[in-house]
Amino acid sequence: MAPSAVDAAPSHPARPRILVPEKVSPDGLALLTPHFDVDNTTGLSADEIISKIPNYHGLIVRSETKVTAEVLQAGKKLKVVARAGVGVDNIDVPAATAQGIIVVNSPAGNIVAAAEHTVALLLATARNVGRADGTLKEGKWERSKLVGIEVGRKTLGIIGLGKVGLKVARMAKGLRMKVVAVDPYASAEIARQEGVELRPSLADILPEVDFLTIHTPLLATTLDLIGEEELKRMKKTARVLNVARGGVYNEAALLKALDEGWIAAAGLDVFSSEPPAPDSAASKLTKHPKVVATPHLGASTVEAQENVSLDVCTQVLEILRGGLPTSAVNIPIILPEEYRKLEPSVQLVEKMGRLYTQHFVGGKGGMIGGRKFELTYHGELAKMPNTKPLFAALVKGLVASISDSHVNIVNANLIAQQKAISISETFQNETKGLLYANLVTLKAHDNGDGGKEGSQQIIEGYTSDQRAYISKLDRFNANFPPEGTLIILHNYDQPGKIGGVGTVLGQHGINIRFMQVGSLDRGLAPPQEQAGNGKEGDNEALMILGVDGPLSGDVIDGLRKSEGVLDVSLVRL
Ligand SMILES: NC(=O)c1ccc[n+]([C@@H]2O[C@H](COP(=O)([O-])OP(=O)(O)OC[C@H]3O[C@@H](n4cnc5c(N)ncnc54)[C@H](O)[C@@H]3O)[C@@H](O)[C@H]2O)c1
Ligand SMILES: O=C(O)[C@H](O)COP(=O)(O)O
Repeated sequence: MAPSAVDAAPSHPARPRILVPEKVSPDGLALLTPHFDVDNTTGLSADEIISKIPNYHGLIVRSETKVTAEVLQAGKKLKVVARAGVGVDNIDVPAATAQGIIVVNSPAGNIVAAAEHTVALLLATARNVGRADGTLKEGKWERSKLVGIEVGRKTLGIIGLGKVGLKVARMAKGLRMKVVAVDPYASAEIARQEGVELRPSLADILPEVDFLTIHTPLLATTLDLIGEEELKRMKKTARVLNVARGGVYNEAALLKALDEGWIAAAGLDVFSSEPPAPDSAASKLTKHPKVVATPHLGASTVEAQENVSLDVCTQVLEILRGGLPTSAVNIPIILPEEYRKLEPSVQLVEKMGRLYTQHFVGGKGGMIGGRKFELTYHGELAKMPNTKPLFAALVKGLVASISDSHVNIVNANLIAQQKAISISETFQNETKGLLYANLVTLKAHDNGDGGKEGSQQIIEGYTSDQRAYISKLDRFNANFPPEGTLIILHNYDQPGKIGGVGTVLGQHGINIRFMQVGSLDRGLAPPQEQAGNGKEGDNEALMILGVDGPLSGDVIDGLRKSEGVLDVSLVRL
């Protein structure tokens, strides 16, 4: 147990206490020491943290301390857990929420550091810096074995054009690289401004790139994003980089690709377990001659550590004085006093956002960034004095399946701006002729190119008896609860379709909870003006299936191949 630079001020019984069991920059801690007893003791074991924590009101950590449910339960006085960085994978956030403990982080304090570290690995893999240094230290002078390549005029592929990805793109342009990117949710306009070619899919860029770097969060959809199949499609001279999270490249596949010469080299900062378990694929990668590896140093710069420390310590100060933080991971979208009235509609709007992203965007080459969303509240809902929670719920729903941003009422606007999502709200008090008392319409459209009107999509929903329902999806009337796993099929309205779909699902052991056919809303504008996916006609229908069971890509592929099926989406709400 090593006492560190910022030792606890002399304990004062009335002063709240904060435990900092990792190395956190003193700049932020200095904001706290005038008000609280700050105990920056590093090197504590898990048991030692559990025995100490009952006396503390705040806990500040980086990625090494595991803030488990046990730690949180022992922390009877804990009000806040702060993560001096972005990822909260080491914190049991649901357990904190259940105990009313606020978890805060610093979503942007270390993005420059992470981007610069990516460029450091890019150049290190290009010029064999790690191996050259190692052999020289062994007393060898091996110039001819260590000839590198230049990066100028080479192509860098970026997967995930978010905060870090965009910074890497700018730096790579400065190195005179051509930059192509894949991010189905990024703003095409921002990419264009940065001189980045946004491509529709991974398959488009893999054979072309000389370097590949990933900057997505680790989500169910990005786990093993790059496996054997993808690595085999790359150039034998290609180099891959990971400063995001271990697991986005399948580590066993990467090891094989390097061993068998499918690609030339890798620069890795993050691993699926840290430190890598002995004999694991991650551990073999760190020792591999074609790999330059660093022990999760992406955020480890003096400047980034100052930023994240100031960021979270400001929030800890605010929370312990009874205020609201700016980057809470688990602050509710809805405050207790509004809960009863707004909660069902908040749930509805969040589900509408999730449905939008997964049905209209996921895997279809669409974009969220740059789109304009219009939320219209009808009837009773239009009379609510505060619709901020509904606005926040839409942002949360739109980004939930693509980002680990934690949206709440305080940061919703900022996150919408960062993702180039524009949302306007319209209030229609008129109740006459309204089928449902709490109806919400979500319209999404872009400006199109060349001055033409762009595409538009509609989702409409309502609440009844505290439950949410979707009443319109694109050009189709429907009435289904947005819950669980849904398969949505766009098909020709012909006899026999239902049987065909049932056969495919039956073959895969998928249980159908409910099934509904949505019919064309003939009151809407003619199909050619609705610009959905370009396949519109007036003999089409939408089939919505609520399903249970393991759903693999094969099931969706099987359905896509069924006769008369125009499109299929898998939506998890
Ligand atoms: N190594 C380090 O020390 C370090 C430091 C900072 C951040 N990080 C990590 O870097 C990653 C990126 O951070 P950020 O702040 O830029 O996040 P961000 O949320 O700003 O950006 C993530 C981007 O990934 C995109 N995306 C999501 N799913 C995708 C998919 N399937 N295909 C393509 N794009 C997809 C999103 O649309 C978004 O634009 C995170 O995993 C973060 O934890 C690591
Ligand atoms: O999530 C993060 O902020 C980065 O991965 C950095 O983690 P660290 O604070 O442990 O360096």
